[in-house]
Amino acid sequence: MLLGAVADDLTGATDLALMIARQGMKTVQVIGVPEPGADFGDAQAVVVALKSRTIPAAEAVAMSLRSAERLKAAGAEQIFFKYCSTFDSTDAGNIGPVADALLAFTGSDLAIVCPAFPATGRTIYRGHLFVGDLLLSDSSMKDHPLTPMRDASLVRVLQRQTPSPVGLVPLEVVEAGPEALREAFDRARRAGTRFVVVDAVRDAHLRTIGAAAAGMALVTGGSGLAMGLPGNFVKTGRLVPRTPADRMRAPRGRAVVLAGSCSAATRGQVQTVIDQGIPAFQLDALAIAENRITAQQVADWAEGQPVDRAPLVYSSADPSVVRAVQDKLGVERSGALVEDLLADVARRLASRGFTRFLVAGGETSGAVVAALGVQALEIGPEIDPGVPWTRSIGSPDLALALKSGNFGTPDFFLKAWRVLD
Ligand SMILES: Nc1ncnc2c1ncn2[C@@H]1O[C@H](COP(=O)(O)OP(=O)(O)OP(=O)(O)O)[C@@H](O)[C@H]1O
Ligand SMILES: O=C(O)[C@@H](O)C(=O)CO
Repeated sequence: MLLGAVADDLTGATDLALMIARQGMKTVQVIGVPEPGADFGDAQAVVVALKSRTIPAAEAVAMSLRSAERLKAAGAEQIFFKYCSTFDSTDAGNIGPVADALLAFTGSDLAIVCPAFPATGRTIYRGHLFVGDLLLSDSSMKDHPLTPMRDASLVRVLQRQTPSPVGLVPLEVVEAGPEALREAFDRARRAGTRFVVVDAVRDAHLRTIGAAAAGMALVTGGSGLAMGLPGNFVKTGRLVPRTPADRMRAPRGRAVVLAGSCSAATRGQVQTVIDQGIPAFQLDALAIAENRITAQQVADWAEGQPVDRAPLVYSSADPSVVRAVQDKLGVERSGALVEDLLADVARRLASRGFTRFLVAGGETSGAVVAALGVQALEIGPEIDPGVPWTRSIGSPDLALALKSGNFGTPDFFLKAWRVLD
């Protein structure tokens, strides 16, 4: 293994694994902290998918450290800490505390912080994160149910989460190339800076940053930052890139879409399915809390739909609806109610011959995959930037597309099936 990554949610891990696989590395994604002495076969890159984005910081630190230890023990030369391209976190963490712990674990004196992912509209300029044309704080991320992002300055956001000094490397240094970047990193180290937010607005910038990160024991960022890392192993003759897959064989069986994301892109994708007249079942957290809807009823409904189209089960709702529910039930409880129900539906459908699952939302995917008992994933073809098909390794044998809430074109839930054989 050359590269070992720890991702703070499941869809984020899949996004990163796809990016690395597309650069030609044999990549495996494992769900949850690997066992001590875990055998990762002939994987050149391993991405550990945690569900640590919104849990108490101390727990996120503990599981991230254990994962990094196991990756390092299995030979990983560089550790990648993957968080969201919209820097999803709160002032309590968990990006700062986990990054601090990994910095100490890897014995590093500086780490890059770069969530930019231009293919999905995430760019960083003067340390400010943009989502498309909007500052992060003006984007739909300001209304996220668990991690509302109301400040676009990544230096400020991160500095509130860590006692380690956070600095900035502006775009002109990145444009000057890897050597200039390495010099800027050295200056930052000498000034006592421990984290540098690095500007990037195009893929070329991410490749430059990746090249400058050669040999750094820890890098942190979104999946975009991984674009330039495999090339470092190619340059030193340690990696012969493979050709990434463009189709995937999937197990025979029925298909379903489960959407627990309330992100703007997912809401648009839900609307497209409804507009096409495809069967769709809407969940509501209050109805679940009051036992007016159960997993059994939802699974029966899905099973009763025509077999030739994937039905949709969704809880995706507008921010005002989500806020009203959260005011009544609390943020955590309403989230957990929906996640648990969708997970229970997935488990029931898997036992009734459903083998192809498209799941929207990181937390939702974490809950669903845990319920299905999936432990590791092989990375298949890209459906849209950041979202591949995956096939579970071992039992149960399932095809899974785990979509980050804000990724994918409006017709994602319709077109995703076309690359499966
Ligand atoms: N109707 C609803 N009312 C209240 N909470 C909801 C509702 N629908 C979904 N949720 C909760 O909102 C959260 C959405 O988080 P999730 O990570 O699944 O999606 P996302 O944040 O859009 O995706 P990603 O993390 O990939 O960007 C989950 O905890 C989910 O249970
Ligand atoms: O980086 C992203 O935007 C995604 O991979 C993600 O982490 C969403 O949960």
